[in-house]
Amino acid sequence: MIKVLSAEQINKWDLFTIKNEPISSIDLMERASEAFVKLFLANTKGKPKVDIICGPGNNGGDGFAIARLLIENGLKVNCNLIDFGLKLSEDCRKSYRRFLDISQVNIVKQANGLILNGDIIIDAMFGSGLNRPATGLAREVIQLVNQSKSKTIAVDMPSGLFADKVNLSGKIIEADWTITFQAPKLSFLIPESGFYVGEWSAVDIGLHAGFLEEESANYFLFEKSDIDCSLFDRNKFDHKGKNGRVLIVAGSLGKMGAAYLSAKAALKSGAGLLTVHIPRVGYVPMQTSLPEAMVSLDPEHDFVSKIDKVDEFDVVGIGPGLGMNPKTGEVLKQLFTSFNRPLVIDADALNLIALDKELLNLIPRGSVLTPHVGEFNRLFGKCDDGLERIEKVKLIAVEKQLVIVLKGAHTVVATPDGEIHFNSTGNSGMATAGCGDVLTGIISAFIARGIDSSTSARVGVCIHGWAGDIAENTVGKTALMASDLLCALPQAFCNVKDSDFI
Ligand SMILES: NC(=O)C1=CN([C@@H]2O[C@H](COP(=O)(O)OP(=O)(O)OC[C@H]3O[C@@H](n4cnc5c(N)ncnc54)[C@H](OP(=O)(O)O)[C@@H]3O)[C@@H](O)[C@H]2O)[C@@H](O)CC1
Ligand SMILES: Nc1ncnc2c1ncn2[C@@H]1O[C@H](COP(=O)(O)OP(=O)(O)O)[C@@H](O)[C@H]1O
Ligand SMILES: [K+]
Repeated sequence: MIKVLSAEQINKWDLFTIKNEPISSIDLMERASEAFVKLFLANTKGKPKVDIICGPGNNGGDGFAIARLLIENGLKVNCNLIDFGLKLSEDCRKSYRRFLDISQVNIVKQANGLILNGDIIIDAMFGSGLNRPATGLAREVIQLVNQSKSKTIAVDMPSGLFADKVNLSGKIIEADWTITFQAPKLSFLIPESGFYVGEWSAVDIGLHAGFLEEESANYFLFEKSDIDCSLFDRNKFDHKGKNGRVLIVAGSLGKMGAAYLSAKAALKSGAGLLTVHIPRVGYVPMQTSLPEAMVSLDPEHDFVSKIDKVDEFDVVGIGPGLGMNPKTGEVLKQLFTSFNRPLVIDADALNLIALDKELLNLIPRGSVLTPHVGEFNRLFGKCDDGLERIEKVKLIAVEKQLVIVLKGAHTVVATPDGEIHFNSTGNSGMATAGCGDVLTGIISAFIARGIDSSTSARVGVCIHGWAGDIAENTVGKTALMASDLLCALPQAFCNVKDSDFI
């Protein structure tokens, strides 16, 4: 699990490493730059001509070191130093002098002095030391870079972006790729600010591990390697009754596919027994498309209106394709008051709660809510930005003792003990109908198997995204559909088990 640190903490981590490794700050800069160049060259075809833009701080120092290393690797480099009239930091000055030993620098006092004539732009103007929005000359330079057709790669952070807050008032580099040092910054994980980062990769620059042991963090990044493989162990003498009994309540006229997707995902995620409660309209398609599922039929033809027996189930997953009939709202109330184990609540179940907020207080503790931002806003109101929304999610999870899964590119899982985990798997190919329904089934299956709700949510979200990444490798982002996630789930689970034996 990676701790997501603030800019101040990152700076302290650098200093801790310098003191305790020990290593000089200029050598640490060199190490960071080498790590950048290694990854850059591994992903670059041929010998592109590179434009580098350096600022006055240590980010600029990295830029000069990177420029020198690229020249040593046979690339043509044009190096710009943006002259804000500020003194160069000590290490930036040293790195600048080393660069002058092998080449020359274009000093830019006005934006029209900037030279961009290469294939790739490397942005080393500002990093984690940005302390005010980029205006004036910085703004104009950023504007020219953003207008350029060249691919832009940011060193540590896109210039103009703050590391740990959402302040988009200045101009910000729109990077295609950000190679960041050691760990992602908070702003990378939030939609509005993450937009500027493009794809990101974190390179290990050997910052001292001892620092992290002592340092607390408000946020974590959950990775595939954080999945405990033993969660999926089966006992030789297991029978289906031992692997969890799931009830999925889903579907309405025209939305039966959602019920199918979540039910099948639950079975593919190891549920021992699965019952799906659906309106009559879905009986034949469900029985034919998913013979492994037992069907509980609602008295109504088009929507869910009544559920009788729920005691036998370990979990109820409710919401996908459910529709908004008021009688379905009554079912929610009945379930919340009669079922005292966790529920997984998604989609229209959340929208129905938004219409009758009193229902929120009836949800059994330890239940998992899986809203996307639209559903979250309907339930809890709008926020000014993504960071404020995450703080709100955290408060609600603690206050109501619920697990809240705020879905998005880096899905946030907030747990009743106040922890926030960002997910690291998944891709934009998953921004297509039905992918959330699959997640409901996965998390429900895990809870039914006896895994606690918080772990089920974190691991479920990670496996779901992992399946998305496997599906992307097979069918690509454009063609990816929710059914492809179902096809990829077996591989994701096999990968978890395989990593156990390495
Ligand atoms: N520490 C280490 O050992 C290592 C650090 N590393 C690297 O250091 C980076 C952090 O370096 P940093 O702290 O020097 O800050 P940086 O991002 O270069 O910017 C500060 C400069 O910009 C200026 N400035 C700020 N905002 C501005 C604005 N809006 N408009 C105009 N100017 C503005 C600010 O001016 P001042 O506020 O002093 O007036 C100051 O001159 C980090 O991201 C990583 O790349 C790696 O080498 C690994 C080892
Ligand atoms: N850009 C993206 N990157 C990674 N994952 C994404 C992205 N867009 C959507 N997803 C994931 O796909 C799922 C979509 O769920 P949801 O919005 O509820 O869709 P639906 O209701 O159609 O099933 C969520 O788990 C979300 O995290
Ligand atoms: K930068």
